[in-house]
Amino acid sequence: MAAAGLARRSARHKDGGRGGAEPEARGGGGAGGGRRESAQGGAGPGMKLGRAALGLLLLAPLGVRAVEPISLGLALAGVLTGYISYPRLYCLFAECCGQKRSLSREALQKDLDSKLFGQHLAKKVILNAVSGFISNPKPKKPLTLSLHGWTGTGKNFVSKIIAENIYEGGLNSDYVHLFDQLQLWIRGNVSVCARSIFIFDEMDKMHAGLIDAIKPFLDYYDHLDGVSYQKAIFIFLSNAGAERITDVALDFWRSGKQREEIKLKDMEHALSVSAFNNRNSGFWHSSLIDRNLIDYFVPFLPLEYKHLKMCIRVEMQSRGYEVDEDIVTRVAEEMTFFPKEERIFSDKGCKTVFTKLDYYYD
Ligand SMILES: Nc1ncnc2c1ncn2[C@@H]1O[C@H](COP(=O)(O)OP(=O)(O)OP(=O)(O)O)[C@@H](O)[C@H]1O
Repeated sequence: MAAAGLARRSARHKDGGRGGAEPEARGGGGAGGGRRESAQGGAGPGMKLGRAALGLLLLAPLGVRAVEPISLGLALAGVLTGYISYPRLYCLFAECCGQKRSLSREALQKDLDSKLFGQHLAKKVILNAVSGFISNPKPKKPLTLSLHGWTGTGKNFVSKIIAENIYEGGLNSDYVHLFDQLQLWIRGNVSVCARSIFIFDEMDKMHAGLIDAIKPFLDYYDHLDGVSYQKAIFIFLSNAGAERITDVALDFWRSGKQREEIKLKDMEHALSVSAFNNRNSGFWHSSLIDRNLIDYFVPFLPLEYKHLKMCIRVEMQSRGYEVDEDIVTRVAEEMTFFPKEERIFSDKGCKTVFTKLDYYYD
């Protein structure tokens, strides 16, 4: 069920990250933590000069009289030195590790509120987890999110939203990686960029041995062979626990309660170790859970008819069409719902509504 686009990206990073040919601003390769820091954060003197000089140059055309030729010459030199010697200026024009340096909680919230439908629990956990983690300059371990739920309910989609809020390029960023393979590759990428994001799709189908192999990276170690993983973000996607999450949502529906009344604690059992033990989910073999290496288990609720309609409207608009409610209803009604008698939840979430829409716009 991996999104094809995501899967494609992973192949580009088999080589264990980018090597020394990268501009220094990208982290420069190797494990040089100091260099990486300077590329992301603290403004060195070169930078200050460069920025100030740039300011002068920008003011000049507006008629600011204080700029005489010598200052202008100095300013120009400053800009050039700044550009050459300080990588951060480079980052104004190209993507750098940790770009969008301070993730905006408000922007993330706005994206989640406007784009992710029917997932009030996931929204809340993800917003707090991601913004809290990014604003912590010295996390003790990487952030590990485990997203669970029915197909088509937004697990890949939310990973994309997270990536876009941390990196301009979103999933296409050089610092966002979909699971491919494995230890050396993770090490290579984290060496290049401490704030790397790794997305492991279909975790439930992954061999237990592979999961164990990544365990050390998720732990509370300062360094492993000279590389620190504490700023990285690991996101695991799986359908494990989906039936139980659905049962809870169904119970709420049957007892006439609003879906938004479901609390995280109602999902505790659905996301407990025992729930994963029943199925060959891959998770239970591993000691990830035993060792408390997963920070958050995030439930994704099955989507209802009204959420499908929301997805269809968004898709129509993104294709440049006026929203036609008649077509919206017809596409939504073509989808299949469960349980058979009540027909509440979409079998495929929002996943196939887009291809169904093609039929009406050929
Ligand atoms: N809750 C949602 N809100 C808005 N759009 C959604 C939602 N869920 C799914 N979609 C839309 O459907 C598409 C497919 O969903 P997505 O790939 O995120 O599902 P998934 O939960 O990862 O499924 P799977 O378990 O099959 O991998 C998304 O790209 C998005 O456009």
